[in-house]
Amino acid sequence: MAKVLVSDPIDQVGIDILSQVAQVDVKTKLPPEELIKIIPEYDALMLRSETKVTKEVVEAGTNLKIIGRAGVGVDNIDVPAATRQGIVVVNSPEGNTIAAAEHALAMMLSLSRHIPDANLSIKENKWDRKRFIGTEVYKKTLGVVGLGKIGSHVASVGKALGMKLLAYDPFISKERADQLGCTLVDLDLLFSEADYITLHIPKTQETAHLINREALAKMKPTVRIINCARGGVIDEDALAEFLAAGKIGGAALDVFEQEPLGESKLRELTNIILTPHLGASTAEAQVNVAIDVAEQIRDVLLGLPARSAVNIPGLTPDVMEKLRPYLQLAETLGNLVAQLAGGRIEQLTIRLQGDLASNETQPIVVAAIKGLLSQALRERVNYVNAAIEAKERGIRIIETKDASVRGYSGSLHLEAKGSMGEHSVTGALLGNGEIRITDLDEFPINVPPSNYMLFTLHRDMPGIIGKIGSLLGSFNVNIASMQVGRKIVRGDAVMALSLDDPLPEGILSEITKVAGIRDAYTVKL
Ligand SMILES: NC(=O)C1=CN([C@@H]2O[C@H](COP(=O)(O)OP(=O)(O)OC[C@H]3O[C@@H](n4cnc5c(N)ncnc54)[C@H](O)[C@@H]3O)[C@@H](O)[C@H]2O)C=CC1
Ligand SMILES: O=C(O)C(=O)COP(=O)(O)O
Repeated sequence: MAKVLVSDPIDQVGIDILSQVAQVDVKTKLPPEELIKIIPEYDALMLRSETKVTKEVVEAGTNLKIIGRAGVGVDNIDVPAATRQGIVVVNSPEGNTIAAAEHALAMMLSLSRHIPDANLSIKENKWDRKRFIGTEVYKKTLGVVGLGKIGSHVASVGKALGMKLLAYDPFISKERADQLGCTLVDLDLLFSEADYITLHIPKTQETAHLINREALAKMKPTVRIINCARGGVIDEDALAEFLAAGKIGGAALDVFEQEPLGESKLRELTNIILTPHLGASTAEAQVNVAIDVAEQIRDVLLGLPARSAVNIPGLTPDVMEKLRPYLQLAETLGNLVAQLAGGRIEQLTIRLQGDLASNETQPIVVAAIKGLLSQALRERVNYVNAAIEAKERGIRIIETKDASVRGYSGSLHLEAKGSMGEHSVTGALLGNGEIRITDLDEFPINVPPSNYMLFTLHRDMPGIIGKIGSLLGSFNVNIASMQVGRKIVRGDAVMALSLDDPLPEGILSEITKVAGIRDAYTVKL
């Protein structure tokens, strides 16, 4: 039975789903060395933001098939390392959207009305009303940095509160911003105009310390900054400095450069609200993300695709279902052409023809690469790491499309160039989804792939087919089907044989000794 490690607290509903297919061990707050020690036992890892899945953890996870993040941000996971190792990384892109947006809005209103300090004060037996005079958000300007799922919801509620909305997101269209009632502006304008700035961006190289001294200096002295996105998007030292000097009005932080927050000047400031990464911590969000991610882990352990894999772009279950026969075709042809070419492959050209050219092509290309590399890497290559493995091996991948129809409504042509020469194959699907190899090194044939195959390049002359048949017979190899393809009579030809049995050692050299045979290739599909 598969084993799943749950290394951060998740809702029981997720554990119940995982338990349908696996032994589930819940071990939270594991020290890094302990995680590295036990991870080799597990097929899957499910976590939130507390577990750090470093390169060392990934590399130790030799049995891992999937890492599931019960939430959005995957910045605590070394995704490139997982990708290289063929481990699917999934998240729950929408499960906690509302929770995080509501937390940001709660922070904004708490800042405006001093709710945390007023609460503390009354609990200290005071009745201080003067100290806590607030400001209204109505008619104030809210600057939303990152107008994605959470940013959009915050904007919509901000609109309903009567706020004027500015947004900065270089990847969002003006139409989408208009729909939300936001004016798209550049960052400098947002910094200088906003009364409230709320951050809803991932932490990337571009967004690290986006809010630094320079940015803070452009803001109004009354501005209030809310960060419920990621620590490190704000330079905490700079923020503390500006808050202490009264150069900005206030801040509310849910996320920090180091979590848990250790010694920090932020704790000493009065015009700041701090929460311990609670954005996603609602009962509803925790049920949503637990179901979303546990279902994906269950599916992947059952050999099914994941719906929100962050490292298999484009290959959702819907696409997988639609493209399944073509993926099979591409993988088979990739495997075939790699065996024909032999040796080290330097370049793979993939031509998608007819209907295939109009389909989503990226998964088909990945499937062809997976097939190509399966000779060298066996089960170590999968849809996650195929492209990166090809790149690391210096294999150039060229994808071309040709919408014209050649015989079949859709066909796929692969050409592999390598240290031992160049070979090409074409294949297509019949109406019932069966695969046909329709072309080999530009010779027309029409054979289904089979487990054991023999291909020859020979001179088209009488007697040759009989000789090959007798030779295979003498080695007790049964021929299931045979076909010859040629371009001109008595010119060169190819022969494709499907065999019931594997070819014994040594038979290939006997075949190439037959007069008229130029080359012979055995293939196992
Ligand atoms: N505090 C918490 O507990 C939670 C935090 N989060 C965090 O909130 C953030 C946003 O999450 P979602 O809205 O779900 O993600 P999303 O992917 O829907 O939205 C992110 C937006 O940021 C934009 N963006 C990317 N780079 C940018 C840049 N350099 N400048 C401006 N915009 C940029 C993208 O175009 C996108 O529209 C993530 O970092 C996520 O990890 C999410 C859930 C809970
Ligand atoms: O989903 C996210 O990106 C979050 O930051 C939520 O983190 P958590 O699952 O609460 O540790």
